[in-house]
Amino acid sequence: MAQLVATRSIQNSCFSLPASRSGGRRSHLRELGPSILPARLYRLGKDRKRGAGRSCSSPVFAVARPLPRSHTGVVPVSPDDISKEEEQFEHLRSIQQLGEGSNGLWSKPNVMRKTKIVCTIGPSTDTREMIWKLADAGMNVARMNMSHGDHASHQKVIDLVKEYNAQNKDNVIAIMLDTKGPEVRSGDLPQPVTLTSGQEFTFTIKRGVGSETCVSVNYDDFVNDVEVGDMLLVDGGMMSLMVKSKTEDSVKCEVVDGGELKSRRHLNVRGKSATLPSITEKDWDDIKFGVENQVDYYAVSFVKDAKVVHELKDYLKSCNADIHVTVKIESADSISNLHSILAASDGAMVARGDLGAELPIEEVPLLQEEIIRICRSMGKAVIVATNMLESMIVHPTPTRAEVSDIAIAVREGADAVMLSGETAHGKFPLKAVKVMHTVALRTEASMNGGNLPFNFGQAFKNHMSEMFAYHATMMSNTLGTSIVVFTRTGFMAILLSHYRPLGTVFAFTDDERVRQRLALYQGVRPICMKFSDDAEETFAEALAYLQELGMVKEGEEIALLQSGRQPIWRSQSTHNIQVRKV
Ligand SMILES: Nc1ncnc2c1ncn2[C@@H]1O[C@H](COP(=O)(O)OP(=O)(O)O)[C@@H](O)[C@H]1O
Ligand SMILES: C=C(OP(=O)(O)O)C(=O)O
Repeated sequence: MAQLVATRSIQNSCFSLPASRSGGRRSHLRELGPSILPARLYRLGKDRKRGAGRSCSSPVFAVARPLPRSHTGVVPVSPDDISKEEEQFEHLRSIQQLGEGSNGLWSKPNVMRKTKIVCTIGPSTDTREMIWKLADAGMNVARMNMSHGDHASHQKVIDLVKEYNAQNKDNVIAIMLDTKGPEVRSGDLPQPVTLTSGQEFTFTIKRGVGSETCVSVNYDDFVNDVEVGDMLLVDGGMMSLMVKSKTEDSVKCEVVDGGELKSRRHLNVRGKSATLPSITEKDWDDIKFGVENQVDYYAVSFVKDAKVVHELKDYLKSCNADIHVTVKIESADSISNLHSILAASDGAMVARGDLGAELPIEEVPLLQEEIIRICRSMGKAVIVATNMLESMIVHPTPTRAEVSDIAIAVREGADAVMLSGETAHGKFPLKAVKVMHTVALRTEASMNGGNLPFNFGQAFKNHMSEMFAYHATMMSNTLGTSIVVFTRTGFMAILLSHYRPLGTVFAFTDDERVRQRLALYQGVRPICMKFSDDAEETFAEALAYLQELGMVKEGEEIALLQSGRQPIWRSQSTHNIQVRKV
């Protein structure tokens, strides 16, 4: 299993928080200000307005184990370097011992990659063999982009992932259905057209046009939405054209940055969102398909306000569907409503492709950091998406900039990083996943627990469950233990993930759907197990299972937590944190 690779040391005390957190961080959005973002986009300020322990429960004393000094390793970026798990194990061990001098206090076995990997499934990966191989390489979530393929092809992928999950009790893949949304795309072309700077090119709302000088657009209001002087971005900004004139049905442009225009490419207008509803008729059809197939997540494209999230959630409630709603932040209009959109959702995706086309590209890293920060402070899952290993669509190794990009997303505290074309239609899908896995793991090994939300321990201090998640995290960080949590709804595991404990969160649930959903959350290792009526019996079974899989060793301490909105073994206790020796 690719996720299980390393011994790690917990270096630095979790109490040495970065100054930025204690002082309350400044918002990048505020720094951007109206001079950078168009005034109509910059209204953020306005929107802000039981089973008690028996014999084996024992107090635990932390034992400081000095780490031996070791050689410094070379960071592998080529997947060829990481073919053998054993090599990785050795490699990570050496990495984690770097800099142990003053701060390395406790070591802990069997730490897994915490940041999850979302893979878009497409022609390169939609077979049984490839789904299995992707899962072995480290895929945690399979994403289906409803802009491509049809229900039959997506059905096949869903069935394969479910088959994988049914066969693999020690690994699980969540299923994410990404809606097409009101995206504007150019039409089909018989062959790619080369656009050269300075040349004239026309977009028309007439159907079926595809020539050297003119192509159809799939959006009838396109001509009304654009104005002379607007900048059109094609294919996520790969090409750009300036609007020169308009007729009733066409928009005449001058190519600014040329390139190769292929069929059905994204079209964005810099600074503007299309005046279309976020959920189109096709999307509702796809959403129903998701309900019928019990997918775990929707990724809703081009969300502009919270209303649409409430609308979808009401619909899901009406059909008794337990599917989480992740909003894609990619629309210029969404920025001014960010807080209310995120508050209404279960999570967000920083969809950097369209985001960097609708807004100036230099805003993307700032918005990424800000969206991650807000999601973390609200306890929402957050995914960083698009172009993460773009060059690996055609090359077997990544650029150094791409490696840095993954590392930054991990350090910023994303729950997951996403692969799009790399796994959907790329030449090296497995290598791309392996690179992402290795880079995330290496980056996590360098993080000392300082990556906590600015309101750590403050946001929910009045709620019993949040208090328990907070204190379980502090306790397990201090003692250097993993956490075992028992959860029927997944709520407690999600809360714990939000506090980003240093050790793995082993989330035991008796619900297969919950197991699947939890696969997205940072640091959570979901496991499905029948709960016995007797809490003590269930604890023993859970610890035996972890021991059998080599996740914990005999003699190791582990934090046990039971609490949450749907209590388990309420007759025996209420909220409970224990530390036990396995
Ligand atoms: N289900 C699919 N069937 C065919 N091609 C796909 C599928 N999913 C993704 N792709 C291909 O992979 C590319 C990258 O995926 P993604 O980033 O999700 O799409 P896009 O950027 O077009 O919305 C797509 O442009 C498309 O060429
Ligand atoms: C993830 C994105 O959306 P899609 O791939 O669906 O266009 C994006 O725009 O970055």
